Amino acid sequence: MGIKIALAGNPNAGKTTLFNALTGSNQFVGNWPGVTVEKKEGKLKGHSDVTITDLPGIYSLSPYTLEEVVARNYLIQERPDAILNIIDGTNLERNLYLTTQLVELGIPVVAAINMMDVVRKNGDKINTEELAKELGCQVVEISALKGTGIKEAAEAAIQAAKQGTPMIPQHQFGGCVEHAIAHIEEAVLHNIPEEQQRWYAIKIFERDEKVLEALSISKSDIEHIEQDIAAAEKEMDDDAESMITNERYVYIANVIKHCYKKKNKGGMTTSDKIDRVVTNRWLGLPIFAVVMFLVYYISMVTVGSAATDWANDGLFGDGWHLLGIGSGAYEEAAEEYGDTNAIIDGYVAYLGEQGADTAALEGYIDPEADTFDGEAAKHAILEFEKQYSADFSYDVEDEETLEVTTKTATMGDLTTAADAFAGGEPDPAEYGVWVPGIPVLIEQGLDALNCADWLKGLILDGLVAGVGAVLGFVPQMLVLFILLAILEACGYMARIAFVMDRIFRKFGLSGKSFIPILIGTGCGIPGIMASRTIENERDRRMTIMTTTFIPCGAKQPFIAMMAGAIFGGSAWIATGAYFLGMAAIVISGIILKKTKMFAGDPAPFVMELPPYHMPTVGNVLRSMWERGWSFIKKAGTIITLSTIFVWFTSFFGWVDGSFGMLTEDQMSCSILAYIGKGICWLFAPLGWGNWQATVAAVTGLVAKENIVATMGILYGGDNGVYANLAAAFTGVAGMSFLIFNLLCAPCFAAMGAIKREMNNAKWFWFAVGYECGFAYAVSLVVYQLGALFSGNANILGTIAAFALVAFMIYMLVRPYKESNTLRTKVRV
Ligand SMILES: Nc1nc2c(ncn2[C@@H]2O[C@H](COP(=O)(O)OP(=O)(O)OP(=O)(O)O)[C@@H](O)[C@H]2O)c(=O)[nH]1
Ligand SMILES: [Mg+2]
Repeated sequence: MGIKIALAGNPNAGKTTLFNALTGSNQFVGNWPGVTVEKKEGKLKGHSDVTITDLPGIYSLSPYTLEEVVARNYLIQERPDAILNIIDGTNLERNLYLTTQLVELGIPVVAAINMMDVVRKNGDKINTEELAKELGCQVVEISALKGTGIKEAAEAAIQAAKQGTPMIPQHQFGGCVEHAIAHIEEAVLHNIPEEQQRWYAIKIFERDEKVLEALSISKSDIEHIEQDIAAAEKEMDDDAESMITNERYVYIANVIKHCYKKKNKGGMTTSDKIDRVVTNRWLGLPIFAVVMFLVYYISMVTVGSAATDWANDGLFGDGWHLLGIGSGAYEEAAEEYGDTNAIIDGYVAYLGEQGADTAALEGYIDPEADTFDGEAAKHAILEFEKQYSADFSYDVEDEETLEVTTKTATMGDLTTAADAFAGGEPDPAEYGVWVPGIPVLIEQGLDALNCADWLKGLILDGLVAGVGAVLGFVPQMLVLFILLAILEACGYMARIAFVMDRIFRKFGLSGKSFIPILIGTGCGIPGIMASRTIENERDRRMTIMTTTFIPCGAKQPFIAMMAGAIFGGSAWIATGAYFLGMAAIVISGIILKKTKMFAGDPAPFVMELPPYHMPTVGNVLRSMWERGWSFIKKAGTIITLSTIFVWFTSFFGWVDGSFGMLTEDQMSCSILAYIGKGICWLFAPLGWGNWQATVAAVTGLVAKENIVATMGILYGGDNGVYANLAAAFTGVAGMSFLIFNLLCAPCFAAMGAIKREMNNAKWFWFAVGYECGFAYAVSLVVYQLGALFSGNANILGTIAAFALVAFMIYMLVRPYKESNTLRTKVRV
């Protein structure tokens, strides 16, 4: 039998930091209370028989929120062999409140005073020997962050577990309380082990419903006990629960007086000073807006997008110059050569109009043809020039926007072009060290192996195109994750929740709903899980339902793609997506709060603001890596499978009654097309009732990154994805498609998280239905009204759009009666 040690303590005391240090795990650490919401197990390094469990932070053993229930249930039901109680040394008084309860559980406890580095820096003194005597358990000093004393703490816990002698609580309550507790033990607890009796008795005294339920005490016994409790209450003129709480605090105050010396009493700390500005009533929000703008500007527009361009065009494109050396010169040359081609093409077209026979020349200039020959082309052009010499027009396509502009060329231009063409296409390898892109390498490899066409198609058009499109966004994501991790680690995130609380409260939401939303910008799943810190069950459900409206990391690639293909790469699209997500959350909040299901005032905001501190490189990198890795892992598993599926179903189908592999222009006969055509009518009112878009949206339910991967396959082809997309979507239809995919139900994994957190099938379906319905309604309104203004109105659609707008306005402004009549349970 191995030894089980639980890490218990207040939120933000450093349990997970210690857990990571002791077990070598990579659990998420952040500077705000309530980071860990689920228990995590790991083996102590060097001791394969010792299991350490990291628990969510708790303030007491009377749970109010879900993550507190997780912690308490673990302690009282699984009964670890020892508890390592992590105490934040800068906040002794509040932390010891939990300690007084832990020592009553009848499990050996070792108290580890954490954050000793800060305590020492502040010049405060803790007398651990005296503290150990007062508490009746061993006390050690540690710094989980710096790694000092942690081995000793773990050893002490192992020793305590091996000896197995339960604690003898040093603290005694007042006479009448002890009297009642003794009675309770005798009356109903004699058949549970002796060392556990005291804790249960105190809980019964406090009338803890869950404990009473768990012990299934008979009615007559409860009545009997109730007499004792009532007598004590009468004597002290207070209710039982408050009596226990008060006595604990009186006791702790006494302990602190003996064991703790603070250097600076009162006075403002640096954190307080920063907070006066950052959480200021007027400045708080603008500062937040600027910070978030910077985060997205750096990750999406500058650093991140440069890296993503490299990944998309270089690593997963044709190739790249090592260290970027030679890139500029090569690009200039390549562009010139591109113009050369355009001019020659234009001339050939002109010759055709003039009735000249250009067959031979076309053979010389077609790079695919065997007759391709730059010199011969030049000669032919010079020959033609003698006969056909007039200015002619030619088309150039912008590489980024694919916009086509028509220009005019003179004979001089043509001669220069012919010369350049004879010189041949610039070779990137001549300008620097050229590293070919992955698809190029793979293609070469497959050609060398004489690979079958279908397999080559699967690998290049399916796997590499799909997965590469997603992986290309990894650099951008990593930059975003680093910046978010820094904000989390330094403590600013906790302030944002505080600032947002003032605003959210006006709409009937709690600022605590904002933390899940913030986390949701990385990934919806931890966002949904973070809702566990919300006490009020209705607010919690509402937060779960609306958190995924905010664009998560996986939606970024698709947003970037639509912005690039249809909206000229405007940075407003990505920023707008966040505003839209926030607006959807606030509007849903107002609407839902007015229904019976969600009515009630939001719980008061009780999150404490932890002191700021410098983020450590390790923590920031760990958090970036954790999130980035899950992005990459998804690309490696579920997205690979989906792209294989999409590739197969889109490149195979029935042409003229026989089943087989299709060419690119036969894709509308594919299996996927049949499926898409079956359901695409559903989306016709939203402006994109074609099978390709429908299929992309559906594969987005598997993983949002799939939208890009699927579009990459379905809209691939001659002109490139962006041009094909631009041709397939009008501006409003593109907008409507974007909005629908932003707001509709999240990916399967996140839906799974919703299901787990709702813990109820009815609520799960309600959440998914609401999200999809809301997305459908907003997209419909946007598309139909857009069509109306651009003069393509559809009568039925317009009526439906106006009806929906009217309904939403009604839901937003209708009076809010229930708030005074329904009570909610709040933590005091
Ligand atoms: N200065 C200092 N900071 C620490 C120490 N230990 C942890 N921290 C910081 O305290 C913050 C909270 O750490 P976590 O390990 O997430 O705390 P937790 O107890 O797991 O918190 P919950 O999961 O919310 O209950 C992080 O920002 C840590 O970097 C320490 O010994 N010294
Ligand atoms: Mg934690």
